[in-house]
Amino acid sequence: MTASGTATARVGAPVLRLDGLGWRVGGATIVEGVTLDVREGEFLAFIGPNGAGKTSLFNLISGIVVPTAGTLALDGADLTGLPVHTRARRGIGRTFQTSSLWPRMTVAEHVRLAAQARNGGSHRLWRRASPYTAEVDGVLERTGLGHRAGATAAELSHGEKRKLELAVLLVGEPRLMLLDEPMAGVSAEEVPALTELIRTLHREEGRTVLMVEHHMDVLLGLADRLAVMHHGRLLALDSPDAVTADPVVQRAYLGEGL
Ligand SMILES: Nc1ncnc2c1ncn2[C@@H]1O[C@H](COP(=O)(O)OP(=O)(O)OP(=O)(O)O)[C@@H](O)[C@H]1O
Repeated sequence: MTASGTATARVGAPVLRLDGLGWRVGGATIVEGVTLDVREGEFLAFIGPNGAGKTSLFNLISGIVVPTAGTLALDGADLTGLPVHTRARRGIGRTFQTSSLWPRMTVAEHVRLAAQARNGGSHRLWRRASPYTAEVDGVLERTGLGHRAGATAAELSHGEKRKLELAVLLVGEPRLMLLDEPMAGVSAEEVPALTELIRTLHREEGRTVLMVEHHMDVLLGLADRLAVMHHGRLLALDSPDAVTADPVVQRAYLGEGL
């Protein structure tokens, strides 16, 4: 058991602290006793077999579901009972396994709407000149979507859709980025560019990232630490090398391949 592991070269102040976090629903225990700290600028990846509770843990962190046990805090301030929108305002940004885009809206419009909404402005899209034009251009540049500004979401490839979801997230300048299986549905040819974008956001912009991902080859060289979930519990939390060599983790994955 290495759940108390502290290995990482990239340590800063704790941003997020989970303490005994649990979630029971309909008599079933989905998440149980998860305790961990996420450090400023850290990249923490969650792996584990299907149904291990990874998305449920993200739901608990982002506020989609309320924990039935334990607490969580962002920058030392308790978040446990706060709703999704308050957590988002405090800096918890999230993408989902399935796409959350509007098919007929353009790439630039998605980002502009996010900027308007962040500033408490109208959720109706302004067609005339917008004070957000420079910001929209900047975010699209950072995410490699500048040349697709006028394309509708329906016209994008899966990889471009994922990039747009990241662009929308970046508008809020989140303290913490929760990425739930960003490679899901993305073609093999597009995985390297998307991986590189996430790496840049982490390494060059210093963003704190939590990511659920099934593909170990994507995570190796990206994650500072791996958290292994199994039956709703944290089975191991350590450097990628230590986790992949851990016999307890290997046994949990028997038959599934790590
Ligand atoms: N609202 C709910 N009510 C009852 N059971 C739920 C609910 N949400 C999730 N579960 C169950 O909790 C377990 C964990 O699901 P979760 O989606 O968190 O796992 P996961 O590790 O993200 O899986 P995957 O890798 O397949 O996405 C599953 O058995 C799922 O069926």
